[in-house]
Amino acid sequence: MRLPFTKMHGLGNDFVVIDARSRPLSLSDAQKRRIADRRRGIGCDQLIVLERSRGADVFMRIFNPDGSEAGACGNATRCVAGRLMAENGVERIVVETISGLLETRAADRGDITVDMGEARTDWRDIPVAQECDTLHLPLALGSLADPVGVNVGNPHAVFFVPDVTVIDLEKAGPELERAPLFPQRANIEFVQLLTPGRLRMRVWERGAGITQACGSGACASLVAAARRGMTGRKAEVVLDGGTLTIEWLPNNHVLMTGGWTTSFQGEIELADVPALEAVHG
Ligand SMILES: N[C@H](CCC[C@H](N)C(=O)O)C(=O)O
Repeated sequence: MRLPFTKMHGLGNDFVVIDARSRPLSLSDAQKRRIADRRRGIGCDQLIVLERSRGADVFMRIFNPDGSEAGACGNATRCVAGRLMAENGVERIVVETISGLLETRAADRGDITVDMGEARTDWRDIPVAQECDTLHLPLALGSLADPVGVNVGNPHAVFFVPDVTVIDLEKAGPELERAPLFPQRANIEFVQLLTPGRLRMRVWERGAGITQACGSGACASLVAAARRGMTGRKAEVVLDGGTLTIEWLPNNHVLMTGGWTTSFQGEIELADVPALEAVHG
């Protein structure tokens, strides 16, 4: 069965988007991994499957290249919202994920603003395996230590460092992602304060590794920096792939604003992977 898809990205964080709103689809983990595989498949940081939603304009499922399902993907949310706004001729879209409803709206210069929901900082909500002060998580790997834990629909550990460009992400990322402290693993951000209004961030994503940008990670980084008194509640976060504007509102919601891009359309043939079972709804 040939399956149409759209390739999209947000600041270089790229996605294969499959629209299953008219025909429910169930993919095996092997098929998800194959689609995301940059050598044997299409290649992407996350596989996004669009489904019908009863309470929103669309249900967005998020899968990492290792097949794990995630509760948030800020960059993909902008891409999906931008696409549906263009399809429907509207400037507001509500996107449902397994973590809840996300309100989005058109911003200046074709950008999209997403309300990523509340920043959760209780140890149970990150989650971490033991009761602790999430402003100073008990975790260290060499000179990397004392991260801040934040959940914005998915788990993040934010390390503040003097220079993000000297961090060996390939070496530190996997061990920190899978530290016993994180029962659901964690996305790992390394943040350098450029000015009180500007953060530089690099990321090792849970289930994906190094990506050019991480929208939820940028949100977690701003909340962490504000909680540490390093910035105000609004700042630019400079990622490898571009810059996002993040604002942590007094109601504890986090707004993320940035661009989105449609790269190309295509079709997937997964003949050599266990059959694609199309579940007729
Ligand atoms: N790897 C993440 C999901 C993708 C997040 C990222 N691409 C974003 O833009 O927020 C996780 O397992 O929670």
